[in-house]
Amino acid sequence: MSQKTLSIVEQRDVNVTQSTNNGIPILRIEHPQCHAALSLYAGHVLSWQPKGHSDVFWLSENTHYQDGKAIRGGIPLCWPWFGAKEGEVNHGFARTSLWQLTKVTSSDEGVEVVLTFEGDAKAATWPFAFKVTQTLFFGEEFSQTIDIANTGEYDFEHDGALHSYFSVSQPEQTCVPELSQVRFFDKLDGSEKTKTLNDCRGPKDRIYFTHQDVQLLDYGLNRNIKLSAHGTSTWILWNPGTESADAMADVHAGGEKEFVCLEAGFTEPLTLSAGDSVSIRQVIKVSHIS
Ligand SMILES: O=P(O)(O)OC[C@H]1O[C@H](O)[C@H](O)[C@@H](O)[C@@H]1O
Repeated sequence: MSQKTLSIVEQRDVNVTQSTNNGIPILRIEHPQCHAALSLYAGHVLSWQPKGHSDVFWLSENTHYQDGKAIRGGIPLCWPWFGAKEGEVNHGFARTSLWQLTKVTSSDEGVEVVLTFEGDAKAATWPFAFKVTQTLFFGEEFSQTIDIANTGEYDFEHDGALHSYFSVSQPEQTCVPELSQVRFFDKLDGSEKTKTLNDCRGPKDRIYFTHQDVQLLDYGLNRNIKLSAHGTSTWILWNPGTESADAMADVHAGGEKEFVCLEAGFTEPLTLSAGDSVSIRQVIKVSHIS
């Protein structure tokens, strides 16, 4: 961390500061309801620890904080595409671009941060003009709203996901009951199927065709993470398992046994007409199971 720390909000019991890590601007929030951190590079939530709980998000000890590389953990925003695209980076360029800090406000309930990212022709295969506004609320609850505007003259197609990495006791001790028996696309073998979901152990890479509210129940931590999503159509459940994780330089040794990704996605390309905008949102609440 650099020695320079800029104070953004300084009130009784509330502190929001900006510092840098390897040149990357990081915002840290201390509020009676929670502690949190985010990176302006990638517009990326790194941490949210509501009062009485350990961090809800997992962040790799080996993550890069480096221009052009994605941050491993927290909530990468996959946009304007989800997954692989020929000749392009995986999961789009929003997670490898610098965002602007637009506004920080604090109340008794928590801290709201607004970030923006706009541009034109940011990728060879995606020559469009856009503005994305991300509104984050960190308190006893967490919410994330992404407003995407097509600011150009041409309609475009886009897809994406809020790729949340949840910190868990171990994937074997966690489950998402609402996804059991729901039809999914299995990215591991390219087939569609329905199965009982007993736990989240990897390798799993599934796109579930539902956007209903879900719960990530972690019996090891006695924690229930409740998620609701709006403007999305799928939940992606991902854990790489040990063999794949060992091949990922930015996952620390054994890291795959500490997280489960449950991602609010819109994984089928949608058309956004010139001049139009669309909003996607997730709300996360945590409680003890018993
Ligand atoms: O390694 P990344 O590009 O961050 O992708 C990590 C993972 O993201 C999603 O969950 C996809 O469904 C997976 O197929 C992918 O491996």
